[in-house]
Amino acid sequence: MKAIQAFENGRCGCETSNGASPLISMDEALRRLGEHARPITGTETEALSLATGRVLADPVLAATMTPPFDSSAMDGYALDSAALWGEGPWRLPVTQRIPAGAESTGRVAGGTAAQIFTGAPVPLGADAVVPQEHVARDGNLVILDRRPQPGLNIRRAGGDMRPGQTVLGAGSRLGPREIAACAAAGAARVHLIRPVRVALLVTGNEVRPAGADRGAAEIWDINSPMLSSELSRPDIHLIDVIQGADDRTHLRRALADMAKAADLIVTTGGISVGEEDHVKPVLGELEATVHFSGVAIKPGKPVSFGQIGTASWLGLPGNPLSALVIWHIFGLPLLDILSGRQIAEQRRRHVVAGKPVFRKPGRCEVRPARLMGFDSEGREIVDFGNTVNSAHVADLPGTDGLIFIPAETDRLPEGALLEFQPFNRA
Ligand SMILES: Nc1nc2c(c(=O)[nH]1)N[C@H]1C(S)=C(S)[C@@H](COP(=O)(O)OP(=O)(O)OC[C@H]3O[C@@H](n4cnc5c(N)ncnc54)[C@H](O)[C@@H]3O)O[C@H]1N2
Ligand code: MOO
Repeated sequence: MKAIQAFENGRCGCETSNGASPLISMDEALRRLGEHARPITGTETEALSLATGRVLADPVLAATMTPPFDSSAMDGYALDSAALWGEGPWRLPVTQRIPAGAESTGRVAGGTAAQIFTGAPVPLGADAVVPQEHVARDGNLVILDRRPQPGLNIRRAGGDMRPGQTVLGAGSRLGPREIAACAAAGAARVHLIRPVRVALLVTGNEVRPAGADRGAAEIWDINSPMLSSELSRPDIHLIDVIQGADDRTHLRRALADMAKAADLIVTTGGISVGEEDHVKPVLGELEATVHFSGVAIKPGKPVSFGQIGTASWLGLPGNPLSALVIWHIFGLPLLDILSGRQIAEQRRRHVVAGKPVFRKPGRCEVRPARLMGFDSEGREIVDFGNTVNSAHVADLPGTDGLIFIPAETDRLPEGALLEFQPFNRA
């Protein structure tokens, strides 16, 4: 079976158990995310220049026709092609000069021409613009020997947008292309979903800020800077980043406070099965709802999702690579839902394996991968490690995204189709 078929069937075949709680499949986990997460309410109006990365609350409609008038697509001469009698060459007096931004001073009467520049309004009476390279100029006369087609080099009013036309739908995320369409539509200010308020809680007694002095059994904090970077987006307001000790009182207070202010609480670590994993017991004390805890995925098996008060909670594993992988698989779609974003395109696409895969089946395996170019059929090739170490991040900077190996797959030949999710599509 090809790797993609397992995903198309909607199953990873990984309803296995870790002994403590049953693991659900990645697809089922994503389904529950979609079932329980709710878009935030609250909107605000913002200048278009400050709206990059934000999500539209209302559609943007074109205010007027775009372009607003018939305009020239070339520097040249505007004339009435029907007034060119008989055979050329024709010698036409130039009666006006129209640069961009200037209004025409009058009609182009039959047998005359207006010198015109790219972007200038085509004068009444003219139905074609002949580029200046295709004519000769003799004093005040322009000489042409070929009859232009009516409409030549004229950009028609409303050719791009009609008044009232929906240019962008509610839920669109504004990048440079969307901003261009809004500007053309005359939308100086846009009505936006307010940013999603996110609080980040990184657990672990052993964790010290990156570069700080540390004891023999302590490590530097990778998750806070990594996830703060993931959360540095215009559609997110990162309201709090706390490095919390593995202590229930401390965690309970921090989570309760976060739940009052945040739309989404992201935690890392402390969600596995050990006595030192305090997040889930504390959630019990806070009477949180857990929609799933444990997914048949490698890395990131302990990933959990629920609700603390009105805030959504996404529990990422402590291992940094696991946290990153799980953020991309579950965190990004969760943010899409919370921010009311409409997704027009799939995040994943198909690529071919640049080398064979041999592995122990059981959990859907997700590996960071690097795009290597194209095969003879034009398909993208990926390279990836033979194993995943969920604590290692040194190889991450050279990778472009994640590949997905279905749970039941123990081997794949070089050239097998795999699903690939790029890192750079937020
Ligand atoms: N008996 C079992 N033990 C474990 C299981 C299991 O099923 N049974 N699952 C393992 C798997 S898989 C994972 S993943 C981890 C996840 O555990 P937690 O999410 O509770 O995370 P922690 O135990 O707190 O930390 C795991 C690991 O990551 C390091 N870490 C934590 N935070 C940071 C940080 N901010 N920066 C860098 N590194 C961090 C931490 O020191 C641990 O080494 O559980 C397994 N155990
Ligand atoms: O599920 Mo864990 O993230 O493999 O180390």
